[in-house]
Amino acid sequence: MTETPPLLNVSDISLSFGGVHALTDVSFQVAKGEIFSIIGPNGAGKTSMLNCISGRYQPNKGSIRFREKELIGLRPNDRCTLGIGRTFQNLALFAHMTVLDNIMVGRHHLLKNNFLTGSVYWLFGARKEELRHRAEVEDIIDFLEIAHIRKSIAGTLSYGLRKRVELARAVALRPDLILLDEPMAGMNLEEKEDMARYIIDLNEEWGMTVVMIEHDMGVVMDISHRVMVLDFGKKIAAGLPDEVLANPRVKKAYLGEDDDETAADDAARTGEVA
Ligand SMILES: Nc1ncnc2c1ncn2[C@@H]1O[C@H](COP(=O)(O)OP(=O)(O)OP(=O)(O)O)[C@@H](O)[C@H]1O
Repeated sequence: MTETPPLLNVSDISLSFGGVHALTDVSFQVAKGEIFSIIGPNGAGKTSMLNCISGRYQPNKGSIRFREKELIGLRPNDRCTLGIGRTFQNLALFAHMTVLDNIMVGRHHLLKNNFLTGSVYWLFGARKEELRHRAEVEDIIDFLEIAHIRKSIAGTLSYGLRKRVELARAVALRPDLILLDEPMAGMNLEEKEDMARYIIDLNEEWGMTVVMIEHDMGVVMDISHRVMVLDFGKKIAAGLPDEVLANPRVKKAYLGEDDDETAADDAARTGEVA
C-alpha cells in the first residue's frame, strides 16, 4: 500500500544569524487535516521555523516540501499562491483601513487582475470576479463573527478583535495550510475560547491544516492533534499532546520542572516519538 505523503515535510532545517543558531537540523511532517503546534521557551526558534516555511527567512540548509514541491528558493508570494497563509506574532494589519478592506487585501493573490489592470477590468464591466471575492469575504466575516465591525477602521479596534481580523485576512486567501503565530497572545479567557473554536472550525469545517505557535499550554493541549517542542533551536520532542506533556525533557526545558529522574527517563526515551 502506498503511504499518503505529508502535506508539509520539513527536513534538517538549520538557520543561523551570525553566531546565533536559531534552528539546528529540525525535521517534522504535518499531515493534511492536522492541527500541529510548535511550542518551546522564548527564543527556542518557533517563529524562525514559521518564517522559514512562509519564506520570510531562507534557511542555511535543509528542505521544506509542500505537497511534495520544494519551497526553498521560492518567494513568500509564491508560497501564498501555492496555498500557504499566515498570521504574525505582532499584528500586521493596515491600521488606517477598514476591516473589510483589510480582508479584501488578503485575497489579492487570488485576483486575476492586479491593482493596475483592475481599473481596466472595471471599465470593461468585468466585475464578476470582484463580486465573487466580495461574497467570499462576507462568508469569512460571518464565520468569524465580525460583521458588526466590518466598516470600522482596524486601528481603532481592541487587540482581541484585531487578532480576529488578522485571522480573517489570512483565511481570505483560502489557504490549505495556515500558519498561526501566537493567535491567542494578549487575549482574555473568553477571546481565547472563541479563537480556539474558530481554529477548530477552520480545521474541521473548512478543511485547513494548521501549524500553530502558542504559549498557552491549555489551548495547545486541548486543540492540537500533535505537538513539537523546540528548545535552543533543536527539536527535543514531538508526539501526541499527552505524550509531550509527560516527557521529562519537555518538563525540564519548557515548563521549568526539574527532577532527578530526567536523565534516566531521557535515556529510556531515546528515539522520541516523531
Ligand atoms: N532576524 C533576526 N536577526 C537576528 N536574530 C534573530 C532573528 N530572528 C530570530 N533571531 C534569534 O533567533 C533565535 C530564535 O528566535 P525566535 O524568534 O525564532 O524564537 P521564538 O521561539 O519564536 O521566541 P518567542 O517565543 O520569544 O517568540 C533567538 O535567539 C532570536 O534572537
